[in-house]
Amino acid sequence: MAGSGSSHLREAGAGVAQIVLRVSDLVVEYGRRLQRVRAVSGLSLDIAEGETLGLVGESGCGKSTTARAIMMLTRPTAGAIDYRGQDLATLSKREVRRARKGLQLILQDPVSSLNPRRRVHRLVAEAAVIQGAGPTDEEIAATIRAVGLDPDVVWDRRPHELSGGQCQRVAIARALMAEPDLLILDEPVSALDVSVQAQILNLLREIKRQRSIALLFVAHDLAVVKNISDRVAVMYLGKLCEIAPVERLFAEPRHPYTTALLEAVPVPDPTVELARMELAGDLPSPLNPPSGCRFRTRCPRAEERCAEEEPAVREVGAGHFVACHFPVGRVEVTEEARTAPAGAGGRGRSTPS
Ligand SMILES: Nc1ncnc2c1ncn2[C@@H]1O[C@H](COP(=O)(O)OP(=O)(O)OP(=O)(O)O)[C@@H](O)[C@H]1O
Repeated sequence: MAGSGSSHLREAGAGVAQIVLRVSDLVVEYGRRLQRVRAVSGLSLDIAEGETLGLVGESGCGKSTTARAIMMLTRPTAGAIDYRGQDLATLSKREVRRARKGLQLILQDPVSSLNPRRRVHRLVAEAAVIQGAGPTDEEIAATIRAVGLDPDVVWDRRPHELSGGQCQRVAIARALMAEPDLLILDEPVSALDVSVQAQILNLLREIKRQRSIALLFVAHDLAVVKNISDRVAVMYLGKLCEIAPVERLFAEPRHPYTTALLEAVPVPDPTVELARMELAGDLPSPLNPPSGCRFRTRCPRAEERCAEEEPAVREVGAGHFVACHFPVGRVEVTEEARTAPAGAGGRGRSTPS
């Protein structure tokens, strides 16, 4: 989809917040020869200081691979990961460890991401200690408090003595202790109950408000990133298909895949289950992706050109970029339209562009 993958990247100049992270033309492949999977295929994105970028797409589209590659836990096959002026992809393992000090990763499964033998105060101190700092008990307690836990209660507990939500708070405290300027959150609430999800999202919003930390928030559905993101990037089969400021993406999605994801935004009331429209078909194998536009095999708007030519990323509005030959026009997706029963005219209206 992305012909010129970097075309939507911003210039960090006067009046524009400093760019913390810039990923350019990232390619990540797994396996060898015939079994080679291109999990990420020319992805470019940037994140400014204090900004939250949501990264969404179905399972298998390459979100976790992108997160791991940014942390250099998976080596990119090609492309650059510029963090604070250094391309991490060109550094040795040792140099990476030093260079990525301000980067912290939070994973989906909070319980297994924490060492089960360690007690909370030690877990929280760990990331800072790895970086050579020696936090005091007061500093550790203050960070535990900042994530909504009572240090007097949890100080000596081990992960199995905590709930999933509490473990995720500990993981967040641990990351904060290292004073990051960019938190990479890979599906941080997917393993939690819905009510706990809301609490963790509120905590992240609070952290974002109080500290100037940028977030890359990876999730498989748009509903989760909606209230926390400043911009949202939508990925499909290893490529970026749309990126826009969050209000704009929800009010005026232009890529047919984004509109399909919006249709799948879950509604809290189970009685309106029928209003959902499943995305037709499965994600094609990244071993053998479709020619041209990768979404064309599931796209109701696909034409011959889509099989022949990969669409370039192009600007369709301020800060709004889309990789599609036939982007949808303005789609009015009101709350009412999204929650109306099927057949009640509640699908949202699309006008041709
Ligand atoms: N270690 C690996 N070896 C081989 N293939 C892999 C490996 N990790 C991921 N893949 C493949 O790369 C593609 C992208 O996977 P990735 O986990 O990055 O996607 P995702 O969007 O994060 O999905 P999920 O939400 O299910 O983790 C998938 O086809 C996956 O099967």
